[in-house]
This record gives sequence, C-alpha cells and structure tokens, in this order.
Amino acid sequence: MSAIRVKICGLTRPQDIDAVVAAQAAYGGLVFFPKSPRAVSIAQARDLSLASPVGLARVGLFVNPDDALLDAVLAEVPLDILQLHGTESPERVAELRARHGLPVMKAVGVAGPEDLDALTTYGSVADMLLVDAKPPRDAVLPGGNGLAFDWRLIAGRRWPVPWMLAGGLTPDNVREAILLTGATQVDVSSGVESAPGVKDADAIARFTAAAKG
Ligand SMILES: O=C(O)c1ccccc1N[C@@H]1O[C@H](COP(=O)(O)O)[C@@H](O)[C@H]1O
Repeated sequence: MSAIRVKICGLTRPQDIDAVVAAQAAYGGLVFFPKSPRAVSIAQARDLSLASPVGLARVGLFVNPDDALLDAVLAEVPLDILQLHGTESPERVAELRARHGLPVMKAVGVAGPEDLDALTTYGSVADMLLVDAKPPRDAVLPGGNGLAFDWRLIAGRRWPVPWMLAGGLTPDNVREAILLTGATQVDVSSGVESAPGVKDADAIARFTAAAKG
C-alpha cells in the first residue's frame, strides 16, 4: 500500500465527504475563512464533521483566527487538527496549540529561497508544516489559489516535523510533485473542483489515485 497521505481541503457538502472517503484520503479540510468560496458555517461544519468516519482526520482551516472564533467553532465542531494559514507568529502557534490541545499545522508560503527559513522556525513550534505557494500580493485568499511554486526549492529538504506539499496541485501534476520533492503528504483544494468551491468527486478520485501511484 502507498505511504502517500492525501488531504482534500474545502469540503462543503455531504457528498464531498463520501468522495473523500471513497478515494481513501487521509484528511478532510473545512475552511473557516469567510472570504473563501469554500467557507462553511459552524452548523455546516458540524454536520460534515459528524458525518466523517473514524480514520478521516478533520482539519479546520483558519486565517489569523481570534480566540472567539476558535472557541465558537471548537464548542460545536469536532476537529482533529488546526490548520493556520495566515500570518500567525510562532508564539501564536505555540499558544493555540497549548490552549486547545490540538495538533497545529502551520502553512508557510514559498516563492523563493528566502522563504525557507520560516519553515525551520515554524518546524520548532508546530506539529506539522504545510508548504504552500506564497500568494500574490493582491490575492484575496492566502491559499487556495491554484498556484504552484518551484518545487525544486524544497527538493530533498526535510524538517523536524511531518509536512505536506500544497499549492496548485492537480491530478495531472501531483505525481511529478511527489517525485521531485519527496513529499509523503499532499494537500489540494482548487485542483479538484468543477467551479470555485464545488468539489468534483471524479477529480478527487483521480487525484488520490495519481498521488498514491
Ligand atoms: O481553500 C481555500 O479557500 C483557502 C482559503 C484560505 C487559505 C487557504 C486555503 N486553502 C489552502 O490552500 C492550499 C492550496 O490550495 P490550492 O490547491 O492551490 O487551491 C491548500 O493547502 C488549502 O488547504
């Protein structure tokens, strides 16, 4: 069996959970960022979380969340991992990890070699790293833009914690990305959609099959 673990991010409907489970993805992501076309309400997220089978890790994606938002979500929605996709400092990552008792995956945007130091810094406070493309300066979303970075920048790089590769991955390029970077975990959002915010079950199946080789 392949050791590659796949995260499908931005699930909004019960049939998305079915597709993720059928494709044997390891993680399902729920987006708590109102500007995203994939944003879910707390009620929606609760239903999706409760419909997730044991074995599918439920990841809550937040962008610079304040304590009130996290408290409101976590009071209602069972989550297994917090994904921080904003400009949270290392101190804030450590604080949220301790405060909520959940593993934290910190996203770090990469565009050039100068961005790699941040991975080392966050690798000492987070439980997992998400190595994503740095968003364009004028982007509305800090992720989920379907934008890839130059994978050669991290080829063969390792950090003290597990990590996932993200950014512009698709069923057509994920295998090459894995082979080039050595990633054992991959994350996708827009690359498995038929329209912004609408997941495509067939694309999810093709993505996971390609990732797992
Ligand atoms: O998916 C979103 O809408 C989103 C919003 C805000 C921050 C991050 C978001 N998604 C994450 O971005 C990466 C890459 O996405 P894509 O595959 O390039 O579309 C992925 O890690 C998502 O978890």
